[in-house]
Amino acid sequence: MQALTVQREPGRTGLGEHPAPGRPMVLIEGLTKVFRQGGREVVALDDVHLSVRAGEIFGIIGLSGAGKSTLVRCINLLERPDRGRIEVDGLEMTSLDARALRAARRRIGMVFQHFHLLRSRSVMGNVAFPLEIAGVPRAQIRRRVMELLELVGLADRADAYPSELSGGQRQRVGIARALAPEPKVLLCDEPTSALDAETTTSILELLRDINRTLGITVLLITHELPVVQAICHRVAVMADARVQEVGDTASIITRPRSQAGRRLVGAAAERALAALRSRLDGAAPGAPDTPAGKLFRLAFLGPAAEQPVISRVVREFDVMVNIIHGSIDRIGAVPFGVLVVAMDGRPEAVDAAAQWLREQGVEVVEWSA
Ligand SMILES: Nc1ncnc2c1ncn2[C@@H]1O[C@H](COP(=O)(O)OP(=O)(O)OP(=O)(O)O)[C@@H](O)[C@H]1O
Repeated sequence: MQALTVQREPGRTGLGEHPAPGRPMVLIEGLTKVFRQGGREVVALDDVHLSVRAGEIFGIIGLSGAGKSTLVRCINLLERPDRGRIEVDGLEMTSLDARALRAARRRIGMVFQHFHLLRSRSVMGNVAFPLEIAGVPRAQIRRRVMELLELVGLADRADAYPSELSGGQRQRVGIARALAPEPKVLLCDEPTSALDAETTTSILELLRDINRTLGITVLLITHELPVVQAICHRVAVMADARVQEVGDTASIITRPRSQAGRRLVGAAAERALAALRSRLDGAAPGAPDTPAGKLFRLAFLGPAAEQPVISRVVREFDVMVNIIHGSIDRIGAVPFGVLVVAMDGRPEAVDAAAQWLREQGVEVVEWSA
């Protein structure tokens, strides 16, 4: 039996701060992209629909090959879709001529996994680069760059070169450069995948602060659930070139509806259950390591996660509760937990306990072993 692991991380965003549903900043309808390579066709995007609201941090999560990068590259037309519409801040991207497209792209900042900094330019030179291209006067560029370096905490490294910086500092330069043309939306493609855990936290905090203080919409793609959990207000799960489900982060993590969502969220719980199932299949009835009773998946969100509901069930319902797998964590400031438990006792007592748990705000789903 696996022990209950309790991880608590203070200082994350509160879900209560979710921006009010606003107009769409990025609207994607029926987006399809097929790559043709040596007579072979790869469908990277298959009729994708998505609406990212102005002012939110929106995550797209999926395993490698799901189509996430292609989707992001289609938004600023680095990749031309075969079909579909893309609107950014009310502008239909595919209808723009070359000049209008260049202007529209300035409203869309890009942050990359591997930073993509110019090695021959200093920190200041890298952040200044998009402003130079846009023909902004020199004095203005200097002022703006220093403001941005202040914002990302690198004002004292303006003259350093990328090779002299840590990964986290390089990503800060990448973020400052993306912000230089005052974009409306920041597209972040796996912005923390090349960073260690501690640096990841500080970069995510920076993105969250930028979202809050500048009101910039952030669209972030990742294959890591903790990244979504740390800062995203809403999330889309992608698999097999399609959006499988969209919802706020808390609902996706506690009640994933799609198979891909369940795979991503419940990987650990699923593994524990699979091991349990095979043990049950192979075990003789009543074998010593076979948990007796009915199996349930319990999802707690909010106050229920912090109350000792399991011990109350044991005390008040004359049932045994065996925790097979579980964790309690946080989404923003809100605690949540997912447990797989076996409840043993008289059938009426087990049913009553399950019902009582539901009344406490716990989502209770019966699992068949
Ligand atoms: N330029 C290309 N030519 C051919 N196939 C491509 C090209 N770009 C992407 N693909 C294919 O399209 C599919 C989706 O790729 P994409 O990079 O968008 O997925 P992803 O979810 O971002 O995965 P990863 O995190 O590994 O980049 C994959 O099967 C990939 O091999």
